[in-house]
Amino acid sequence: MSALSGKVQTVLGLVDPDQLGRTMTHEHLVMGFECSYTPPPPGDEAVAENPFQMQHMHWLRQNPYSCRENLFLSQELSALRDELLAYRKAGGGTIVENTTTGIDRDLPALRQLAKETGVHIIAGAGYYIDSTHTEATRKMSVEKLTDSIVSEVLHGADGTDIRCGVIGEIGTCWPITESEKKVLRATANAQAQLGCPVIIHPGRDPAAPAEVVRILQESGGDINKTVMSHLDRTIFDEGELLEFANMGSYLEYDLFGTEMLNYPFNLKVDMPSDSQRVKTLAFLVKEGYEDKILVAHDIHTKNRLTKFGGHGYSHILKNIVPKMLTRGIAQHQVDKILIDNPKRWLTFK
Ligand SMILES: CCC(=O)NCCS(=O)(=O)O
Repeated sequence: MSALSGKVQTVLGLVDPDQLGRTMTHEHLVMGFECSYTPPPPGDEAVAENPFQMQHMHWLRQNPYSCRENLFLSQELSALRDELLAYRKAGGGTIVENTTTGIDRDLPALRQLAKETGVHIIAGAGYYIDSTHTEATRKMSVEKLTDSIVSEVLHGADGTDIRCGVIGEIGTCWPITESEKKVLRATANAQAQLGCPVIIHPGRDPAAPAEVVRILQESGGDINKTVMSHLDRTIFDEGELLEFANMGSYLEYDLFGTEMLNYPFNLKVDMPSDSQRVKTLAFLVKEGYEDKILVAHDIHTKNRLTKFGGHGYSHILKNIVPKMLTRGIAQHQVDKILIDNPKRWLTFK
């Protein structure tokens, strides 16, 4: 049995799982998302250059990736401190901050935020999607990638002694690239060694989550300890959703607060509203998956912070939970989604 067994690893060290409380399992606090910059629609260039004004807030919600300045959460440490204090006040206890290599992970900043606010913060190990892999990463063998991920959990990452408590979000596209497949195999190997939680960012195709699970399984990954993120923009057909749910991973609806008409990363996708997300959660609960559901906001742009008129990290606790209760999800099931399921997932075997 390792020293991590039965514990959760935060940026301030190991904690007892009972200390976590209500947990958002997929957020970003300090990151950069320049890799996803999308040019503004023709004619909107001037707005994109000068976005943070009241009259541009709706535009920013519809076009969050078309304004470079919006993509640097890392510039907002003071606002993030206020957000986390508000999150605690709203009843939140823990945030999984799954920024990985490729999107500007900043572990010292996370440690500082955890110290200043009392929110438990759990950092992510591993690599984001292919377009952010360096040449050095692409050349690494599965064994070397495994060693690097294991080291980020056991010893610390980015030249610090701050240890990651989950692997992920591990980025994958559709189709999954060769470099991403190597990272997935390394993730499974590392998970087999460490007995740790894993979280995956799937490509934007209904077939993507199952393909990732198959690759992880082939390499000895523990699917019962793996979260499939972003299902709200990935699987829409109820039959396909149940088929995927049957594979055994946690099912994460983590884009609460995101409402946009034209989803620039896949124009075929109709991004659901929060009401539609709650409806899908109620469906999964009715079908018996209440022990597998996780929720979050996946905040990764500035406009979603309350400082810029956004919903902030407390939106689920303040607005979505009451809605869930009116749509057939009982309080004890809400507690499973917010407390028990995250705790089980995050505890090292
Ligand atoms: C780094 C944040 C991230 O990857 N978010 C996912 C956004 S989306 O693919 O679901 O649009």
